[in-house]
Amino acid sequence: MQLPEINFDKVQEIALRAGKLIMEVYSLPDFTDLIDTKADNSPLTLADKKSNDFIVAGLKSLTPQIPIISEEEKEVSYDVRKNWSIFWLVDPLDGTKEFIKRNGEFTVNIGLIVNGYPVAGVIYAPALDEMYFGQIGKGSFKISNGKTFPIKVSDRKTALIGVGSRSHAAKEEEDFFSKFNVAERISKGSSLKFCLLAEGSADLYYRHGPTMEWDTAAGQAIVEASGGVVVNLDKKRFEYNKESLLNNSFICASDEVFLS
Ligand SMILES: Nc1ncnc2c1ncn2[C@@H]1O[C@H](COP(=O)(O)O)[C@@H](OP(=O)(O)O)[C@H]1O
Ligand SMILES: [Mg+2]
Repeated sequence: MQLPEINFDKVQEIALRAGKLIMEVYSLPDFTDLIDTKADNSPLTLADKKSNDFIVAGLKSLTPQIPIISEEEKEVSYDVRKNWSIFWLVDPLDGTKEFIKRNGEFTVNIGLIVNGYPVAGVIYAPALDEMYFGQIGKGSFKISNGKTFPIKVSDRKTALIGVGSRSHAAKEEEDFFSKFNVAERISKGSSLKFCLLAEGSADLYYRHGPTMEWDTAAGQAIVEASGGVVVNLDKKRFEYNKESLLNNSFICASDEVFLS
């Protein structure tokens, strides 16, 4: 399908403003004492909800014709969404464990899916004030300190840098990295792992075990638009709008030579 005209600057602005709402909660002085992940009024839930409501309202107003799937919205049944050729896929606060640990490694993810694959993605890390944007065929960009610059994956083929989850790491990650000439290992929360790949600060990212589609959509678009690949363990391009929104394990690499 032909991609409708979308003002992605406005999508970035929506992510930025949602991030500012998250930071209002994150900066509460008594934040650590208040954490109760079960209570509906916990800081975590509050930050999630504020971000979600702002993003959903913003996207509805920007592109009323494009439906939205968000972690914080009521799940849309597969019978309905299987017919969607285009939709927004949103994680209003990715990296909940990192938010609670207060290490700054959390993000707002907004991905655009067309015919089952990501075509554009915005990731904003509010505590770092860093924005990433990628659109397939148009490249990827980082906005930091008020400056926008193009990013691309690294062309390193030796002394590689491997990145994995900080809070959901698995032994299988190390088995995977041991097959390559990995000289350095980084652990990172949230979709920032994709951003490290896209900007050339890491070469390989392996996720063993489940994630949800909204965890990976925006990151995949940014990695692919910057020259990298995201595939399942059968080496097929990672797919979206599956009957279950649960993802299987995946490999993200700066170059497909690492898949053989
Ligand atoms: N058992 C599980 N099932 C589904 N998704 C899981 C999961 N364990 C972790 N995740 C996903 O992994 C994401 C975090 O990954 P990472 O640790 O690499 O940052 C979580 O995002 P949230 O933190 O937004 O909930 C969550 O969606
Ligand atoms: Mg998430």
